[in-house]
Amino acid sequence: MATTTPTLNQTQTVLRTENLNVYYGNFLALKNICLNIPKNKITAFIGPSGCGKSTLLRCYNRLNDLVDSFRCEGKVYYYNQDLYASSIDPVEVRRQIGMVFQKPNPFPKSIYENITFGAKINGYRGDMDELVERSLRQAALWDEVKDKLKQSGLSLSGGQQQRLCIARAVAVQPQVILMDEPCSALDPISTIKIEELLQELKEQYTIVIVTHNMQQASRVSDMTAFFNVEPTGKGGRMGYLVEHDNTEVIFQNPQEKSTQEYVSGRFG
Ligand SMILES: Nc1ncnc2c1ncn2[C@@H]1O[C@H](COP(=O)(O)OP(=O)(O)OP(=O)(O)O)[C@@H](O)[C@H]1O
Repeated sequence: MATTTPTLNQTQTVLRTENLNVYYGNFLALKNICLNIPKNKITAFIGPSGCGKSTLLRCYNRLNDLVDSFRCEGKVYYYNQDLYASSIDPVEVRRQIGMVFQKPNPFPKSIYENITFGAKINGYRGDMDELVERSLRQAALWDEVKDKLKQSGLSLSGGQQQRLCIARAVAVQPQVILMDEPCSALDPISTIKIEELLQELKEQYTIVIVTHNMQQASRVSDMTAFFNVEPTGKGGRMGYLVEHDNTEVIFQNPQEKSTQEYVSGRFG
């Protein structure tokens, strides 16, 4: 997939879904999602359990392809490229659109190798030591690990492991970082560190974060998308986008009553 070097201003759209329906088998998990993700901003996905936040996140880097029953209708664009076109290589999509998961999942390799692994696969020809240092600095981890790069990534604390995973994600120089509840397994201090880190990362990357933590969404994100879920009548439950706006609007003056109730903790 060709890299489109963005030349427009800060409000350029990086990811765009148009009338996206997502199914697992016959089950409609997400209905008619139309959503733009702006460049160099943090967009938070919030909503009750099962409304499809993770499903949508995984559509952006084609991770759902690994689920046999997955099928989608409508379009997902990355810049102007149709991400589900037959010419698109999902592996290249995942290089440009990286992901950090709920549970820190470093490879059972050294800290150094965790960073160089993806770069080697991609045939990176630059200086590996420099890449390791730059990536660990970007993830605010360098000072804590610079003297033990040969130690296993698994020897680090949970918060450090998650920052290692962020360093591993940025090492392959993606455009977008998707984060699926990246702090839910972390203590409050590690959580604050990651939140501070996000503010630095958005200078270079576009970030989409799923979070159940309303304070976190309001603290870290520029834009917020609120999703809800409703019964389909056939015993199923369908997720849909209720509204998407500046985070301040969603938290202080949303258009929809259900958004107001959710962000104020009255349901969900
Ligand atoms: N691999 C799968 N196979 C079948 N159904 C799935 C699969 N993954 C998710 N689902 C279903 O799709 C719906 C949306 O799930 P998803 O995990 O995207 O929601 P979510 O909003 O992220 O939930 P949570 O906040 O609990 O993580 C749910 O009903 C879920 O059971």
